[in-house]
Amino acid sequence: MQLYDKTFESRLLLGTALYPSPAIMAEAARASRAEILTVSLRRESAAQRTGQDFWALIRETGATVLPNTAGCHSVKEAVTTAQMAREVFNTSWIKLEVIGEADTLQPDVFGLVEAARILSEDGFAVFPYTTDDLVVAERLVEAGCRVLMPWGAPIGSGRGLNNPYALRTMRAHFPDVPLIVDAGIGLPSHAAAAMELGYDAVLLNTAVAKAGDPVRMAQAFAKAIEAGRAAYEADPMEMRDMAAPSTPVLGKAFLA
Ligand SMILES: CC(=O)[C@@H](O)[C@H](O)COP(=O)(O)O
Repeated sequence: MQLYDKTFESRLLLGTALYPSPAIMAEAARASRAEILTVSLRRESAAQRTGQDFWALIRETGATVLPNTAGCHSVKEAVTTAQMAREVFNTSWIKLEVIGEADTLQPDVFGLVEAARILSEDGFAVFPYTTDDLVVAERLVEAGCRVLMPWGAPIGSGRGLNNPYALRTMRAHFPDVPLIVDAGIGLPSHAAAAMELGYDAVLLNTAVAKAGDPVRMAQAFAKAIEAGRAAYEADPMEMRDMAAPSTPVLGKAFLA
């Protein structure tokens, strides 16, 4: 899978928040085989000792760091956070979140497009957390985004794919843009369903971090994402309304 200038084997991007401890986060990250970990600048820029330990653990995984602007509610805040993240993490990659509504943590798509344009022009590789709206997606591509990350469901909800039809439409509309379902995934089967739709990857956090056994859940997601991708590449059968016998009737035994 190619994302901007880098190639990856794993199609799972994992968040690093909400784990019971930094050590469990690192173990889960390794178990997931994720090659990209998203981290929040707001958490890691803190100079406390826990922040330092956390960063050391992230580095030890060897994963590519994708800083995010989680918690930003305005263009200015998101752009400033991205610029600080570039200094702190020494990368021009940014997962761009501009939150527009508190109950659903729904992206402010107007602010998102504006911030994406500013950051793309400033040399950032922008990964926008967006809705499944095609027009907004077009605007993000025009603004310079080479990857799109539509939501499955609201962040932290664990509901899975709220609108598979819209996600399928988006896949058909952007055959050449890497598409990553971001947020709302609750179960490995949700991630597999996204991959079966032909999505390039899945980004998730809460489902692993808040599982009773995050390490085991990370392994389960890794397997589900691989299975979903293999199914997509194997060209699944068409769904039908009516039955079609799977056992041939020709040559049936004749009882006199
Ligand atoms: C960590 C992060 O980037 C989240 O904002 C992301 O959108 C994942 O959402 P879930 O926690 O619902 O998987």
